[in-house]
Amino acid sequence: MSTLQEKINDTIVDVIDFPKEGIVYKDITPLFLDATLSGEIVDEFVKQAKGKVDVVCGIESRGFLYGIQIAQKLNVPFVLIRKAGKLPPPTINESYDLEYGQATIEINPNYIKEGDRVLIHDDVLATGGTAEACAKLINKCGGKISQFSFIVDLTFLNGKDKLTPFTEEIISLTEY
Ligand SMILES: O=P(O)(O)OC[C@H]1O[C@H](OP(=O)(O)OP(=O)(O)O)[C@H](O)[C@@H]1O
Ligand SMILES: Nc1ncnc2[nH]cnc12
Repeated sequence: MSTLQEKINDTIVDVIDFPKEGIVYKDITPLFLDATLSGEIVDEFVKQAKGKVDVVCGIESRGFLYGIQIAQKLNVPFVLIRKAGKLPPPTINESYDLEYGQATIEINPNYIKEGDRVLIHDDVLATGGTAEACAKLINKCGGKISQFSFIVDLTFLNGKDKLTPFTEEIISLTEY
């Protein structure tokens, strides 16, 4: 019997030089072709978050896919963190660098309540710039980060170093 990590590793596809030369892009979309495996992934995230979160925030776009399922199984609200210009007002924003570029993300600050324990969920942790910017947004709204969860951690980029100031709870189901 393969472990969950082995099944994920066997399913994710490496795409060389995408979206830029020198990047090995981890294509997670084949995970969604396997309904059983996707169910196991969501269940594992839910198990690790149970009792610890009041709100799940998913990061556009790949963080939405399992993020909303995790929130529904935890029976807590799901909040979308989107790239600039996509959410209607009111919004607050943060800019950041990522492995292959620069971006700005936004949230509706009314969706996070003072003292909310927030799970920030995304597919890939690379440099950590995206997740760090989300954590700053949540803090600005009065929420605290109770956990980060990712399918993949590209450990050679040391993204975790940017996230440990927010919480020690940084979950990833596989690492490269
Ligand atoms: O740790 P970092 O270096 O910040 O990189 C990680 C981010 O990069 C990818 O998103 P991308 O901006 O490519 O958007 P997408 O999910 O819409 O494809 C990924 O989904 C993470 O959000
Ligand atoms: N190498 C990578 N593969 C997939 N998503 C990413 N996001 C940032 N770096 C990535």
